[in-house]
Amino acid sequence: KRLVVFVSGGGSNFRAIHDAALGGDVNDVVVALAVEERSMRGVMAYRSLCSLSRSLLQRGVSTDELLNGLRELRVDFILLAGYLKLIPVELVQAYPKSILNIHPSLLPAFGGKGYYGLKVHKAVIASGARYSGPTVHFVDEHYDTGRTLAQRVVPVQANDTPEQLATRVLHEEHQVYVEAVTALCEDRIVWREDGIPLIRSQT
Ligand SMILES: N[C@@H]1O[C@H](COP(=O)(O)O)[C@@H](O)[C@H]1O
Repeated sequence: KRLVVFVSGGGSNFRAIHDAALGGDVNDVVVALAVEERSMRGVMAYRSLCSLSRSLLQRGVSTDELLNGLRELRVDFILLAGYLKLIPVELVQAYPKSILNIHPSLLPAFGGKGYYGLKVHKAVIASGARYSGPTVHFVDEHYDTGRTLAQRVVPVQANDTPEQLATRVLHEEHQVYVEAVTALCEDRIVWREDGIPLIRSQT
């Protein structure tokens, strides 16, 4: 399988997926990295890791150019990892049931436009919620509304700061995203009649 990871932030989820692929947890997977220009901070360091990194996301790239770039790379699945831009509907239609995103809350709670980074954890703590955690979901043409594929629960501690909660959630993100990507690459996702995707266990 050929994966491309879209990144805008620090890139730790990309690193977790890349290392899992490298470590053989996921069989015959090629991981390409598409970096959004603004993310000079963290992920650029990883660029050298990927023979296939392309400037797919450079400023002003058109949806057609992006689609052509993905076709050239013969991409099977697109993984959003801290990617902040809305995915064009043409891309969603070109890659049905093939685009995943990870969000740092138990969707549908604390998701949608404006809910990203520490803002999510601040809102969780301010709401008094006792549990939070990451959600891996399929991507549709809206922010954070696609079908949920996998979640992990992280208790919210009484005196948690947003940073402390973010750190514990990020740790679980790496686990659950690799688990979901592995299932996707091994064709272990089954779609219930009502459209809910389920991960079939490894036999
Ligand atoms: N969408 C959110 O953006 C953050 C990206 O972190 P990283 O993978 O760049 O470290 C993660 O918390 C992810 O859930």
